[in-house]
Amino acid sequence: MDESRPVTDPEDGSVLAIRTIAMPADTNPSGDIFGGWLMSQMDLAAGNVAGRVSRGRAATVAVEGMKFHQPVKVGDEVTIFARLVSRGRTSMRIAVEAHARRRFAEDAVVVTAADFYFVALDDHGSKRALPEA
Ligand SMILES: CC(=O)SCCNC(=O)CCNC(=O)[C@H](O)C(C)(C)COP(=O)(O)OP(=O)(O)OC[C@H]1O[C@@H](n2cnc3c(N)ncnc32)[C@H](O)[C@@H]1OP(=O)(O)O
Repeated sequence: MDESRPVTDPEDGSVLAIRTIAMPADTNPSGDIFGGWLMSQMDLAAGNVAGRVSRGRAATVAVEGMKFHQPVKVGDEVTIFARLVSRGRTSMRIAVEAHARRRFAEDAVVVTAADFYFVALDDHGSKRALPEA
């Protein structure tokens, strides 16, 4: 049996980097999911792509255009897609989208999107050139 499965969508090059359930521990005192929790999931997802593209250590250098279109609720199934948009000498621009499927629904909605910029780092934390694609 062939155990290997492609992880990158051949249509748009995106990766389903994270799928998780929003839990009560991720809420603020009002019972709503923290934007910061969702941002950290998106950062992790972008970091997943950055690690693969840079084939090593990489760090977030900037986030652009973060917009929260819809709230995330406790029990939502949150799926984070990340896609390499462009690469510079040391940096990568990675588009990230967070989708939420409500607990008892079938369809998911886009809740948040942003562009994350990562820089490839060497062992000393200094920027390094990206390897050849
Ligand atoms: C505080 C935290 O813990 S945040 C989370 C983790 N992130 C970090 O710790 C990163 C902290 N930052 C750093 O260590 C440094 O800023 C570094 C190593 C990432 C970059 O070092 P610098 O010498 O400032 O890099 P420099 O200004 O030359 O930019 C490096 C690349 O990033 C790109 N870049 C820098 N700032 C931005 C920005 N605001 N938006 C988009 N790209 C940017 C540059 O265009 C350049 O790309 P290129 O090499 O592909 O042309």
